Amino acid sequence: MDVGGNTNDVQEELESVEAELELLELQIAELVEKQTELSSRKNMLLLKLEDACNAAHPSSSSSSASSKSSSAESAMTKEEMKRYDGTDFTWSSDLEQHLKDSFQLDKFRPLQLRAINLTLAGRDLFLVMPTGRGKSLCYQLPAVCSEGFTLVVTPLVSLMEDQTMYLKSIDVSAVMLNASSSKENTKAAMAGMTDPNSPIKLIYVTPEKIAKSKMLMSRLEKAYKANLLSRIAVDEVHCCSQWGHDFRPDYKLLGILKRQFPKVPLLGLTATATSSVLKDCEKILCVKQPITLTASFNRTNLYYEVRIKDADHDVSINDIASLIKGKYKDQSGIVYVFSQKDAESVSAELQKREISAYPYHSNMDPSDKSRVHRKWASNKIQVVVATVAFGMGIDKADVRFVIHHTISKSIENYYQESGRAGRDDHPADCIVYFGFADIFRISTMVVMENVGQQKLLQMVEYCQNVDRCRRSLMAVHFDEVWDDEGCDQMCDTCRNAQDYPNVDITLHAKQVVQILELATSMDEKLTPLKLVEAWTGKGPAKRRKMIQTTTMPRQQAEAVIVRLLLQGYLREDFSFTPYTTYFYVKLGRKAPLLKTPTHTLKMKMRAPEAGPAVVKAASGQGKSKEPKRSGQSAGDAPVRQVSKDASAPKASEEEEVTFDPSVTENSQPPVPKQKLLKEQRNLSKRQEKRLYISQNQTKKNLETEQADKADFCEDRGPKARQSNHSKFPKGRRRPPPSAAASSPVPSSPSQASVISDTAAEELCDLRNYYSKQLKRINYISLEHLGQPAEPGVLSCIREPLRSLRLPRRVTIARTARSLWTRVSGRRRLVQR
Ligand SMILES: Nc1ncnc2c1ncn2[C@@H]1O[C@H](COP(=O)(O)OP(=O)(O)OP(=O)(O)O)[C@@H](O)[C@H]1O
Repeated sequence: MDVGGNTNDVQEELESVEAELELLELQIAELVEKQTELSSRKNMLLLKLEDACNAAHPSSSSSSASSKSSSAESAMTKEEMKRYDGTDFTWSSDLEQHLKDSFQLDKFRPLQLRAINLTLAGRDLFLVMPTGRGKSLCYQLPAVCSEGFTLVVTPLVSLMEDQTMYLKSIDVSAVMLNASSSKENTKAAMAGMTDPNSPIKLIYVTPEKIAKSKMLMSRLEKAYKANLLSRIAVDEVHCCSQWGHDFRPDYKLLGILKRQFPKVPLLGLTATATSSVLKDCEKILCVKQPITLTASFNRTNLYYEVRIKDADHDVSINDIASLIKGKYKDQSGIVYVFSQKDAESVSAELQKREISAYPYHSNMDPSDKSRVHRKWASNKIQVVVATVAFGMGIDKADVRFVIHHTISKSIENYYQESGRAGRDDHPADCIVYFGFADIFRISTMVVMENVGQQKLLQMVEYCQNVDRCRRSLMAVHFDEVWDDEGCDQMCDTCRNAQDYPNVDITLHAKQVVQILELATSMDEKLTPLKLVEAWTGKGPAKRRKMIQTTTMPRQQAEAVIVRLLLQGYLREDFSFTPYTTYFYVKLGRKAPLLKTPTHTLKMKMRAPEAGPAVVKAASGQGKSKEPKRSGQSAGDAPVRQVSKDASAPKASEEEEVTFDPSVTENSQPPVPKQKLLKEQRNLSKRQEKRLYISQNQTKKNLETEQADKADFCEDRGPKARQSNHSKFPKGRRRPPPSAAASSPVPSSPSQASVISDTAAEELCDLRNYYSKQLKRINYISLEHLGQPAEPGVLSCIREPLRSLRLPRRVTIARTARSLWTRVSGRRRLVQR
């Protein structure tokens, strides 16, 4: 009985069942994802319906600003809630007077009065209000109208300074306590806390101060007992939650405040907290059932736009410069950049173009920073080219543009940063330049953050979107039900309303996956840039033969790769060195789905530059000669095929685009038949040449192979780069092909004849599907056959794998067995 054969068959079947199961799981995961998406859409529609019903019955409607309710708020009827928009409270006339006299404002903005009334009524409250809409007034005005003082927890000293300076200017007494406060200042503040006659109305502290100063806590205790601690305001409350975009560990300790002073109302303020972040904050701050007021995130006066950033630095700078000198001539603005270095270089570039632009970043001298800020605030400088260090507390009313030279690391960050435009309610523009390489620069920067990648990809999704209202994408983030009409053409997608083609990118995706599989089988890693280069045919000539390159313009190729990353067909793989972090691309969890013949993938592409093939097909012009392949959409760019090798005659145009349908049916990309044959013939020639090399230069040959790998993949850190260079001094190359002409008669197992064409085909199957087994075979070959001085076996296995196309349905076990039989058979023959 052939027990071994039986076991192998069972093993084979098990493998295939396992693979099928894995695929099914992926399909289920996809369906579940879709189900979640649809459910959330359904909920949104239900909410919309409810809003519409409310609008039809005004007696039960909420205020003009959308306000969402927490459980506490919903416990309060809408009628009751509306009462807090009123002016019939005991404190109302006082409020009115201070609003006008102290703050010199005429009226409240949406939700301000409701928030102020609720906190004065002693309710715990979370106020989510867009940046620049006037959150500070919601605790400053109540502070002025209350006995005792309000404790304000603020994350930044610069924010405190701004606010205390402003309050001083309007004759409201406010002090701050932070690590750099003088002794006298601290003493006066501490004394003021327990003095019923103290004029101090607001005391600003950092969360660190609360966490570290026992003296402060004991004073607060005394003030609480004397009913002088009237309110606690926690500014930028999202910093409590590690899901918030600015998580600050010391904010986590603020729960002590509510535990020690339970009767004091707490007011948490933020511009950008999702409901899950707020839930987290609720727990951390120990507030039970706070009311959450959410003003619409929508800043109607801001115009949002995304521009594709050219890989050429000068092009984007010229574009920005011409905007500033043209549309925004003499108007104030901010250009946000990725790094301190960028702040310096971009501002220098703008200066060269006669724009009054100055850098601002955290590494600058504090006096320089405040000089730039002051001059900009007084319009002596037109543009600040800044990192995100130029952020919280920037309150200039007439900022007409905020340009992002590099995308932000999350939508929340983008919203906050761009929200510095148009605080005076006049129109202002928020433009972001979306560059492929920038995604990965930022990615390596946020790698340590808990949900850093996830948030970055959401930002990328926002930028790659070509047809949905930009506000609708932001709304999802702020849990807001959004009606595109609310945008009023104040974003590029609504304004231009282009009908972009929905391109079938399944074949493109397969090509990308094939390149990555090949790289993996060769134990190589590809950075996104190298992946694009390989795919667009920029890699070394010999590599180009092994993959299918694309004729899509580079920008579209990049867009496809980004799409694959966003949808989980690709994923990131970080590699850390002591100096830097590298981003490599790996196959994602959905990649196996591409092996299913029915699986398709589409994306909306920017037109008209959406690739010559896309445009041609869409317009019906310039029809190419090739018949359309099954599964190929009208918008598919043709696949450029194989050999650019000097030894192979160049294929004619027809050959390049004639596909063999039988091959196309296979999950493998299509291969022109003629080309395959030519390739195989060329392969034999090349193998002969290589044999010559392997006999005469065995060691060098191995080194050369490693260098080729280094060509194909990005460097692996300084050390790797160094070692490759040291091995391949300039000018040292493989012997030229002519060396093969004098090739002696092969006499070792590394000979080309060892592997027949059929076996080589089978080996190719291994290359694409079973890289691990290949490594094992290599290892065993080396152990059993290849002596250190005779590495030909390695090359005789690798080389055909690199160059040939695969037959269909060849199983690994069979291929491995047949390979092994052939190789060891040959070995025995040669030994005899
Ligand atoms: N009712 C109002 N009417 C007119 N202007 C107002 C009103 N309330 C606040 N402002 C002004 O709006 C500007 C922004 O206010 P504030 O700094 O409180 O915004 P914010 O919501 O705290 O912004 P950020 O999230 O950036 O801190 C200030 O110049 C303030 O004077």
